[in-house]
Amino acid sequence: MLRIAVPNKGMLSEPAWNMLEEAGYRLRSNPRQLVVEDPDNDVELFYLRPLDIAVYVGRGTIDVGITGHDLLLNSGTDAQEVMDLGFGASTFRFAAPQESDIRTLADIDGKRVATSFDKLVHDYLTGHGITAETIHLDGAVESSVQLGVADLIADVVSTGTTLRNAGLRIFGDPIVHSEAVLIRSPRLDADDERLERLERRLQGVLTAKRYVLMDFDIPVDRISAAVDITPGFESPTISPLHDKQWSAVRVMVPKDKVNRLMDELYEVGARGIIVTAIQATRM
Ligand SMILES: Nc1ncnc2c1ncn2[C@@H]1O[C@H](COP(=O)(O)OP(=O)(O)OP(=O)(O)O)[C@@H](O)[C@H]1O
Ligand SMILES: O=P(O)(O)OC[C@H]1O[C@H](OP(=O)(O)OP(=O)(O)O)[C@H](O)[C@@H]1O
Ligand SMILES: [Mg+2]
Repeated sequence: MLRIAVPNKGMLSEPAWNMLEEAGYRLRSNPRQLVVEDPDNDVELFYLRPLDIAVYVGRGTIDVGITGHDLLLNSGTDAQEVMDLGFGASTFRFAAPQESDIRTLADIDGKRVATSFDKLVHDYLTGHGITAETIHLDGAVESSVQLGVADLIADVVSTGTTLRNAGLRIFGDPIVHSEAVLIRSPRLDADDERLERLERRLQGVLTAKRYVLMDFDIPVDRISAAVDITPGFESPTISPLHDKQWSAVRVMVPKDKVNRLMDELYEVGARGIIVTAIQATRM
């Protein structure tokens, strides 16, 4: 069985569960369950803290896992990234009090930086030739400056609301852009058949979410103009209509481009354009 580590709590947990469920895997039935066997799919799910997942997968006791790109970097393990999962996006940034004179990376030299991601911060600063003390805190890092244990912080920023409310100001470039990723153990071959099946399933969920099916009718002599606008994945399906002057086209298009594509298709003569959601895919 392929052993899969799944976040048990935090920001990444629910989207990860939803994605696995849509990919056809069995989830735990109560929050106290730590392991779920799913013999039908030949997998075993281990519910673990996202921070720890890179450790287990890096050491090879678990084959694959879902965690954050930033958490993986911070873990310093040998786990390998397999694919981006399209949720849990964040940036990791430095911030200092509004009135502080720490405004650039160079100003961090000799200061105290509070963070939950010590290694990530330390590696970044060292890479930029800056020496600073990192103060490890488990959470609520934004309070550390006001409470006097640090001069600035480095933390996950999503909307920026927490920082603003704490009177902190972002400065410098983002240290890292992150999202949820699938990682694999260095002991598991990248072309392991069980891993490839998991990847195809997750990719199928992403595609179903990002694409829609578009149907439209088009005069036969405009087909090539229409296909230029919506080339699809491999090639659009084109079927004859009862009226020999017209054809029906079915094609997958990116959801976020639907309206622009409908305008362009209409302009080259397409009519009866219909868009439908996709339930599942295997590309
Ligand atoms: N708004 C956010 N706050 C915290 N982490 C976020 C956010 N958005 C995305 N993430 C990502 O979630 C991961 C952190 O998840 P983790 O479960 O460790 O912390 P959490 O969601 O803050 O839970 P907790 O701190 O309560 O344990 C990181 O990869 C981070 O980039
Ligand atoms: O930019 P925002 O949208 O405000 O989100 C970012 C904040 O959310 C997280 O905190 P969390 O709620 O996980 O608490 P924690 O600091 O105790 O981990 C993160 O550590 C930031 O503090
Ligand atoms: Mg947190």
